[in-house]
Amino acid sequence: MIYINETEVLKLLTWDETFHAVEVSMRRVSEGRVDQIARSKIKILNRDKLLFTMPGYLDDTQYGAMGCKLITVFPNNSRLPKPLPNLIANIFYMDEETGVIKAIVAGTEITKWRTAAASAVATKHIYGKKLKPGSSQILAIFGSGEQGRIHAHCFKYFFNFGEIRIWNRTVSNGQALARELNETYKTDIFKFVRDRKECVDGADVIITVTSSPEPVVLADWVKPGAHINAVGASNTHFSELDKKLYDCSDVFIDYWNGAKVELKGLIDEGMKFKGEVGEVIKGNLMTVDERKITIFQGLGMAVEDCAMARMIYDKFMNNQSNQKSSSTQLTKSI
Ligand SMILES: NC(=O)C1=CN([C@@H]2O[C@H](COP(=O)(O)OP(=O)(O)OC[C@H]3O[C@@H](n4cnc5c(N)ncnc54)[C@H](OP(=O)(O)O)[C@@H]3O)[C@@H](O)[C@H]2O)C=CC1
Ligand SMILES: O=C(O)C1=NCCCC1
Repeated sequence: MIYINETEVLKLLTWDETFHAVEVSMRRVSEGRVDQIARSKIKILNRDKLLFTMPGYLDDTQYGAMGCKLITVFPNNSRLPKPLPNLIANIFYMDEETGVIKAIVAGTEITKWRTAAASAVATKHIYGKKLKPGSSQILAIFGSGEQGRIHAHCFKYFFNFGEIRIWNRTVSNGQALARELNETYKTDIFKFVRDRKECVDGADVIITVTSSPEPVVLADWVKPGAHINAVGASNTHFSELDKKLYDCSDVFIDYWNGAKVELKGLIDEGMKFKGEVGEVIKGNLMTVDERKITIFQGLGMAVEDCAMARMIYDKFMNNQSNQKSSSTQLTKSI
């Protein structure tokens, strides 16, 4: 059994491969080639510290894997004298024949990357036809934490927005992220917007990645035909958007098993989901009305983590064996 740490994982992550692994996972879900249940959650000391488990199995030649991700969310970690990520994850990657653990793959970066990639996959497949050439369109990101930052990088990589607005509850954090991104990309397209309505006004694509238990985006502010990736999870996975917004939109999910549990509140209120993103990828589902707002309610799936763990493991082992064979050749030539 090997441990692949965060530093090694980061060296091996690329946006194109992450996008592909997530896209394949979503498709396999809707082809019935996965087994996964809604994540389990326990509260530590009955407070806001959480431990989640996410077991899954994905049947696929390239990304097929059996695994289980363990995640802790400790909201105070970033404020410790020696700060730690609030969300820490590790993925147990197992042999399909024997159940033996082949590797534990550090999963904090993977969780960030695959979550942002899931939003990008959903945007491409649900909103792709409305993406315009050139850079006239506007992206609005709500939340400037880890997910806010990684979504900004991911959407800068895959799309061509002319303006990327950032709103955040703590103004200084939002301003700092906009500044950091402008410096990284030597641009001025990242703009911190203090007012939520102003941030949404005219935005073509919206991403919500906060832990807010109250809606941060309201239906009346959103332009017809816009696409929203709702990713943040406070106590529920649907608290960032107001009820009216759900009611007037086509809502897509990543997997029914998760939605039945984590979106139960919406289901109990009579909410009907359009279907899984995997069905859209397969070409079986689409939004017909151009002016309808679309929402991807991204819960995050164990099989995405399985696919990512398999990909990182394969790349890691491949690098190791290349290094070994080049050092053997060196020894022989000496
Ligand atoms: N769907 C999925 O697959 C995944 C979802 N998530 C969820 O995404 C969310 C963001 O995660 P991450 O970026 O890692 O977390 P961070 O702790 O890094 O950031 C949290 C963000 O939420 C904001 N926030 C917290 N409380 C509130 C509030 N009451 N009102 C408004 N904003 C608030 C913070 O703003 P401030 O700077 O003001 O504190 C900050 O922008 C979390 O809810 C997490 O559970 C995470 C991973 C995967
Ligand atoms: O999919 C994940 O991973 C997570 N989703 C919600 C919050 C914790 C991690």
